[in-house]
Amino acid sequence: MMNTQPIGFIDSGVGGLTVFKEALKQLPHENMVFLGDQARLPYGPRPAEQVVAFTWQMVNFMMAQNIKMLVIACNTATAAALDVVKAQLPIPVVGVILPGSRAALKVSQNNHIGVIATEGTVKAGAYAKTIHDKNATVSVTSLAAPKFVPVVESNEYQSPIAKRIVTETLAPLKHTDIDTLVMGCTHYPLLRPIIENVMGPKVTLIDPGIETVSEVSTLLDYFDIANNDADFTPTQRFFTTGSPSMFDTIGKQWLGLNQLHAQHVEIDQLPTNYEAAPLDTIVVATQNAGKAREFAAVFESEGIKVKTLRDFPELPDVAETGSTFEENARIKADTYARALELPVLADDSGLMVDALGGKPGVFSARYAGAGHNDAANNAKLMAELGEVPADDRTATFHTTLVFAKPNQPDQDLVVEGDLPGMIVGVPRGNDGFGYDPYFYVPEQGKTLAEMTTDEKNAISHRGQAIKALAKVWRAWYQED
Ligand SMILES: O=P(O)(O)OP(=O)(O)OP(=O)(O)OC[C@H]1O[C@@H](n2cnc3c(O)ncnc32)[C@H](O)[C@@H]1O
Ligand SMILES: [Mg+2]
Repeated sequence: MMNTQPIGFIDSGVGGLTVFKEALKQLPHENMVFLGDQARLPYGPRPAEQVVAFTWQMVNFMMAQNIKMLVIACNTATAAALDVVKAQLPIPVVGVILPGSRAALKVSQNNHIGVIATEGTVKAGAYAKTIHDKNATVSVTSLAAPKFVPVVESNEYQSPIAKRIVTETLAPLKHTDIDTLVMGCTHYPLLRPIIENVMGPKVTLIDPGIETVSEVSTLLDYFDIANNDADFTPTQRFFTTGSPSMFDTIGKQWLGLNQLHAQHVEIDQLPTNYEAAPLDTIVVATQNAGKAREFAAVFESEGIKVKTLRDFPELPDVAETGSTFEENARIKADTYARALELPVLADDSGLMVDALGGKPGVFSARYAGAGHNDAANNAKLMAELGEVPADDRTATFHTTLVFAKPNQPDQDLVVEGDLPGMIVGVPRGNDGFGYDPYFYVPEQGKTLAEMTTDEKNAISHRGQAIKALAKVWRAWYQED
């Protein structure tokens, strides 16, 4: 069989070359393409959702190279994205975590395995889970080594600095009785001599890359897509989203090649044929727990997880400086979509009371001024309405939703919803949030705070806006 389609390797940077090197050895007749996302490295500290989005961009690039198999030569990306990528690609996809776990289980004598990896991989518990799936009695000690990737990428991996960082980082493992240590990040094998030195001869190091390539080899045979022409001289092509010169230096050194010329690619300008769609998580740009519950009730019934700004504590607050609901929702959605590089849905909403000339409007959250909260806002509302008779206390709750894609602010999707009602003088009910206890809906004979979340969502301004959104967002999400 002669199949000259290349095998694709993707990584956050040069680390994946440790897997690639093994592939050169085990698969000497295969064409291969490598892509390192050096412009956005390291992946380790990033939220998993973002790693998934970046991985999809690399996957799309690789699919455009007509690859026959994809190797996710990055542990962080494997932990975050292997399952979703596998589920949607028409070709075999191999990650590094399962092979690495298998190798460690084979080697360990005392059933105590250590794992060093990035923060993302450790946080996902990826190795511990995979190892325990195979053997629940093994104990696994995981340690994040966030400083290793930068040391490798800056080509300092043989320097005294590297020695110091490795010694310091691994100190906690020296007090354990692990007999096996998984290098759970493809960058780490470049530090192997130092790691070996620090851990001593009683600890066997596992390089998941070796086992990963064995799996690739098995799958090539299984699917009958290997290139078995022994006379064939294959080519290797290298791409980076960062600077090719740094890539070339490390690449030549590590792979032992005289010639290596990586090409630069602008990853977020590439077409996306294999989108992350169907989207399974939405980030709602809100700090408001009441809003979050209402969004969750609607989207989770469709099988879509809702995350909020509370899941991303590292993000700064944005000031709602707009003078309309739409402006404010756009500010929130666009800013966070840019920061997270994920699709983000923002809600700006408020109460407009006719007798108050439409106030508090866009100032609903901050109506009572500095240090505002629901109670203070409601007290101010009562004070402002003063003697206004019950019949004249008509009001409208309004919501504008803006859905934003990263880096495409001109494509924002905007929908709205309104709910008319009356402001009562005495609060009723304990559910909902904000002005709900004072907002009476005549048709239901209840205030919003007397309704369950489902009852409120069925009629509310936000519920209506979400219904309008539900009809159009999937199509919007899939267009480029
Ligand atoms: O900006 P985020 O973080 O989303 O949260 P927020 O509470 O500041 O939200 P807005 O800027 O949109 O302000 C909306 C305010 O209007 C009020 N509000 C909006 N929707 C409401 C609802 O369904 N029930 C009661 N009050 C509501 C409530 O006081 C909110 O704080
Ligand atoms: Mg706000």
